[in-house]
Amino acid sequence: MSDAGAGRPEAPTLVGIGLIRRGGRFYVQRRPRGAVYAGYWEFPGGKCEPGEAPEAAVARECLEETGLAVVVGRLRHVIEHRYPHGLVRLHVFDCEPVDPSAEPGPGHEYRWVRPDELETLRFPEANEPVLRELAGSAQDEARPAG
Ligand SMILES: Nc1nc2c([nH]c(=O)n2[C@@H]2O[C@H](COP(=O)(O)OP(=O)(O)OP(=O)(O)O)[C@@H](O)[C@H]2O)c(=O)[nH]1
Repeated sequence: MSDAGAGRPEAPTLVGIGLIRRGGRFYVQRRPRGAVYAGYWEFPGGKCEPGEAPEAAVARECLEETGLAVVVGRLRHVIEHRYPHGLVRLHVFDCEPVDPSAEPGPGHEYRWVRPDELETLRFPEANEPVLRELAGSAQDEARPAG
């Protein structure tokens, strides 16, 4: 029997997302045709497998989707968001490529973008606080001290 409507809170789908940074730019890729939010830009990532920690999902998804092995760093955001397709909890981590000279594989259309360019691209709406913070920190870095 279904639990729908039984009053039990809906468990969010856990997602790990990687902000892969190289030389002041971030890796972004286009969501493939047929996927939810097809044509939107996104950071690499995906759903955690059962029992998998979000940082492990980030390392796995970055490698699967971009071909880049990454070191997963600081947890920058946890964002819970309801989409028409369900409730998600995004765990967004800073990441660095293990090999800074490695290029991503051919799986996706991708770009390396400056933080101030991020807000000009169309991302799924849950990404908004991440984009705002990255764009803001770029301005802080550009501003002279004092
Ligand atoms: N990868 C990724 N997913 C995001 C981002 N922002 C965001 O809201 N999401 C949401 O996180 C969820 C996980 O996305 P996904 O479809 O890439 O996960 P997956 O690769 O495991 O999917 P699959 O079931 O098609 O294999 C989706 O609901 C997606 O809309 C983002 O920047 N990157």
